[in-house]
Amino acid sequence: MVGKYRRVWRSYGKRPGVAALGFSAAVASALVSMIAPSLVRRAVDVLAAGGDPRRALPFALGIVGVAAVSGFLLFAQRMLLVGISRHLEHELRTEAFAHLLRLPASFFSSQRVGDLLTRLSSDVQAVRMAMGPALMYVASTTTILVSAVVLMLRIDVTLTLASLSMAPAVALTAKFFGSRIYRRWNVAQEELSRFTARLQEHLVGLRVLRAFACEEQEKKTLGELNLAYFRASLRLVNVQALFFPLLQFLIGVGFVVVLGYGGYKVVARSLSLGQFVEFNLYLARLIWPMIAVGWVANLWQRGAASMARIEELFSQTPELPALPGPRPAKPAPSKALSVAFTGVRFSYPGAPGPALRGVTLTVPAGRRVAILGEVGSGKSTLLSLVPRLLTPPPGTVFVDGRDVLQWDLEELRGTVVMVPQTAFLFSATLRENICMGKPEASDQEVWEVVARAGLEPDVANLPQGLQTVVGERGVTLSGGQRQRVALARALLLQPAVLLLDDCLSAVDRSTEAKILGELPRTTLLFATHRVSVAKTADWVVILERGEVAEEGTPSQLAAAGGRWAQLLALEELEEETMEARG
Ligand SMILES: Nc1ncnc2c1ncn2[C@@H]1O[C@H](COP(=O)(O)OP(=O)(O)OP(=O)(O)O)[C@@H](O)[C@H]1O
Repeated sequence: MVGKYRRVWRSYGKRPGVAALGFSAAVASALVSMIAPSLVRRAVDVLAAGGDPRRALPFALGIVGVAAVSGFLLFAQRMLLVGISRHLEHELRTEAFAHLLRLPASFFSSQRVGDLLTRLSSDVQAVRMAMGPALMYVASTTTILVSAVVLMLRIDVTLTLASLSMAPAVALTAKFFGSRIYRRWNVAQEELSRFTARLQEHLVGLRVLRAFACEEQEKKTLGELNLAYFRASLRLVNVQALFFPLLQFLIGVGFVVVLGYGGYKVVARSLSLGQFVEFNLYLARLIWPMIAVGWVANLWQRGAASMARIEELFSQTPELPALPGPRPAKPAPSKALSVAFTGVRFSYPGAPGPALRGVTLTVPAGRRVAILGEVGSGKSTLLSLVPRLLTPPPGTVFVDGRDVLQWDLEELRGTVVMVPQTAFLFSATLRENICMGKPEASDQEVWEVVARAGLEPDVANLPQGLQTVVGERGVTLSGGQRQRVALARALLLQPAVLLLDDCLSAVDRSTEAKILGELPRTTLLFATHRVSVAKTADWVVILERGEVAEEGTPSQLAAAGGRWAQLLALEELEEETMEARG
């Protein structure tokens, strides 16, 4: 069980002094508090002997003093140990988040965001409770347990043995319920993850749900998931609800034994009244440790279940920074670099067939290549392999003559920039969104890319210009505006290779052609569905079901009379029809 927590022990290892002080305070607080019952015994014996009640005053003051010292130590124990557990929580979350950032795109396509959120929030919290408060109680309750039993044995051995007769039953109950709590907590967490994941999707896709009047259906689905979580939580509560009263009952039986047997001893005068009271006070001090055994076992089991869920994230293999071998020389900024694909085959995990079936393509530095193809022909897949958003097979994708797997990932992604099909903006100002990859960019640089992306008139119309906050996912902008912000963001990095994945589809044809035509001279690969836009390229590639069907300059392809010529004729016809309609 301890092994499961190996990763988080490091937070204690980093602060040995604080941890030692915290645990010492926990032990000292417990020990000091054990002085009080003997003071009570003396006071009772004084009073029972019928002497002057004022003789009991020093003992009363002593009890207050003991409470004050023990209280201060308790405060120190909490400050120090709960403090470490907060560090642990912070460090575990930071480490898990950093690991997530290094995981490949394929991991995220098989994961639900809500599930990841639960792992990073309530699971991390459960681990903190196990490694903070639970450990703290182990230290203080073990001290109370041992010292109380020793002190009780000093008063009366047989009475102690009689009072502890219930201890094995308490331990067995804790063990029995502990494993059940572990399993049920796990199930409840899974259900919570499922509900959170669906709720997150629901909130993100609310507009779509409303547009298709799916609210009722979605309410039902969410209701069912909520109910499943509720039921799993109830099953957890059932075991917990049974656990604590059962413990109380067993402890209560122990008290009955002590009252009967101890009372008999007082009457028989083999035990003084003061000793009997003292013994009972020690026994009362044992109640909390006995309950805490269960509570700690509970926290520990829950924490272990949560830690296992977090470890699942860590067991995912991150993207390799680079394959071993010589590093490519750092390219000069904004220099255009060549790209080459040699017989690239690529299959998505679990997909029935390959998305790319042996694509070979050479793009000399500075060439502008248009990639056309039907929906699902593999355009996005091909582009995603270059900056390693998807990992290509070794020796198939090259930038500047070097296998992309041999590039340092950060350097590769600073050199090859891809603008995805769907523009994702963050809830920040327009400027912050544009400067994401280069926060230190000057105003002049920002305005230059804004102009290149054709955004100037749009920015002028926004209430606070570049300082306008665009809302979550850029909801306050139009689709075309979002796309051009994403393009400006990429241009700011002055990449040596720019990949545009049909990223201007929401902009009209002539504006798209104009923006592409005025892009700085760099190596450019752009996927598009528009023939008129593809015509502006130096080279055109037509993909069909993951293979290159045709390639050449637009005029070569037009002369060849193949697929390109057909597409060209179709688009011209479409334009003529539109014009005729006025
Ligand atoms: N994450 C994924 N998991 C499994 N299969 C995928 C995934 N992404 C794409 N595919 C499949 O790979 C093939 C190529 O998809 P890709 O997105 O590259 O096509 P595309 O030409 O860019 O299409 P579009 O014009 O619609 O953008 C398709 O059959 C698609 O269903």
